[in-house]
Amino acid sequence: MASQQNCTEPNREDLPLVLLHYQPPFDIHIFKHHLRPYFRLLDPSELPEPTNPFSSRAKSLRALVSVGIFPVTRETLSLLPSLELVVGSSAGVNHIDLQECRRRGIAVTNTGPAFCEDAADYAVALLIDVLRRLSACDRYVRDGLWPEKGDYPLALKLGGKRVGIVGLGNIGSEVAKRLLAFGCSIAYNSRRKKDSVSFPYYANVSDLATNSDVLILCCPLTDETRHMINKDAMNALGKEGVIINIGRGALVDEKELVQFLVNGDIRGAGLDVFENEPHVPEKLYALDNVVLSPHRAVITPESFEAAVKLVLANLKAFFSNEPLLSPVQN
Ligand SMILES: O=CC(=O)O
Repeated sequence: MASQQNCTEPNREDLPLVLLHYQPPFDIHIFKHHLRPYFRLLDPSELPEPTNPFSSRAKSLRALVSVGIFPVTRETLSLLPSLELVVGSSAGVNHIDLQECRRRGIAVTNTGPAFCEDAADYAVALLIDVLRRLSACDRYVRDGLWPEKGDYPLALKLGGKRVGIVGLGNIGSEVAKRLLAFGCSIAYNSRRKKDSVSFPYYANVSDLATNSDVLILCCPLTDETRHMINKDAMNALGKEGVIINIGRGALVDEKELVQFLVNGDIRGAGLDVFENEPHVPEKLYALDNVVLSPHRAVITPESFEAAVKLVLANLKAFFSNEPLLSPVQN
């Protein structure tokens, strides 16, 4: 019986070798659980060499899984001369040196498709919270202010708002779908105009802001998009404008944003991401027109499981010479 099983089970030495790149103590057991049947996993934290954890097998390694957002730097990549694929486990891949990957012809994948529905739900939740003041109302009741101060001031309606989506990829498209159902109108900014949608397109984000009540940031952080929401864009959005950020903190010039919010030069913001996480500008704590969230937009247990399966599917496709499922246009 035992020898029969040995005949059908693959010899582990024949399985492709895959490097898991992450920062301990990040818990990667779910990745190991899903990938181990198909790959030999190289986990640097289990290797004895302290200086160059990849050294012995690095020369032949063709694929790396970037778990979490631990940086995949040029230095890391330089230790892996045969690398052809970096599989990201997150939607955003700004922690990976994309320029170096492009230069070396290394393909990169992300898990945007697995996370897009949860991220879009969260963007809508933040927007409703900012407009209708849900969290502020909650604080009002808990702090016992209702009997003392009377009715809470009326807040704003979602339906009818002109929403400008910055980045109409997997996540932005799901946001658009949801907000159309709420009766909002949609316009967008992205690297290129998309033939597949009829929403108004603005090549310049300040022009989008001028024509929007709300900006929702869903685009990747790159050299081009860093601080794209600057003073000009916020002035263009105007005093009644709202910013929702579920992308990356550095899409916005955070210092300027804080000033605009403190001075009442925009109406409010819903922020899941910050420039220097987990640190949040303290001035924001005192503002009732801001909803703060600790970078939780994309993840639910369900989407996390889907993301791990997408990581596996990308690896399997690569080692079978089939098209990658979620390549990043790099
Ligand atoms: O922010 C989370 C992600 O990029 O997956």
